[in-house]
Amino acid sequence: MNPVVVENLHKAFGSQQVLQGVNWNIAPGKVIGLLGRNGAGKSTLLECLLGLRESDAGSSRVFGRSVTALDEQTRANIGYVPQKSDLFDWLTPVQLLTYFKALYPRWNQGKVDGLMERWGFHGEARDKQISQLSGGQRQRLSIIRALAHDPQLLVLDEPVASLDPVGRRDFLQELISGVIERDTTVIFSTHILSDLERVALDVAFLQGGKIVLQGGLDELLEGKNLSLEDLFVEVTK
Ligand SMILES: Nc1ncnc2c1ncn2[C@@H]1O[C@H](COP(=O)(O)OP(=O)(O)OP(=O)(O)O)[C@@H](O)[C@H]1O
Repeated sequence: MNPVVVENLHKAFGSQQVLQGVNWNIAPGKVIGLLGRNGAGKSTLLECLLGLRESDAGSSRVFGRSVTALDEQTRANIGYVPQKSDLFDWLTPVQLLTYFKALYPRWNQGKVDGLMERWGFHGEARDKQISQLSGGQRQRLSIIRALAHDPQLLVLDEPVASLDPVGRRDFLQELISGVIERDTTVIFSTHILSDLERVALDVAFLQGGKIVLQGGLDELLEGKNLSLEDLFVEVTK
């Protein structure tokens, strides 16, 4: 069963048609980079796909279940990192993770401890109020939270946007060794094409409210003498 099946998804904000019939079928274990210009609708698509935002028409199914009626078990199989972190500002990182641990039937405390240690939450940042953390620290915490329950589907909306180069490298390393190797299906939007080329084998382009092109990076670029950046410019004209 495909973990994500999106059919004819539409979403408008007022008179602005953002999603105009998105069809997107994602096979298990795929690692897909979602590309598109600013404002193309990537965040809107990821939110509608997960049922976090109501769509106007069409459907999205995750692990065979309509996202309008996800059960707890299916929810527990999804990890999501939003573009703007939605953490509880008044808690500390440790309190936040303790709170989420209680909500999930499966929780990989070893992974959480390792990431906290390696990603800079071993010193004072551990017990600081989240509202006082930097943007990059909040993003790291948001990623740790999303990985902690070993989800089978991981959806990341520009996860590295506010990370420094070391943070980006650490994140990509974790994605490659800790996530992709477990056959997790990963969808992530990014504007950093070099990062995408390091981890994603597949890309999908959102343009004009539809997925206009998708496929393996190698096959899309093969024989064209184009870089991914050239392809991006061409497809999103
Ligand atoms: N809540 C909202 N109300 C009104 N318009 C919205 C809302 N959310 C998004 N939009 C509009 O929908 C369009 C798509 O926005 P979205 O954030 O999905 O794009 P994106 O591809 O993720 O962009 P970026 O690459 O800049 O993050 C934009 O024109 C945006 O202004």
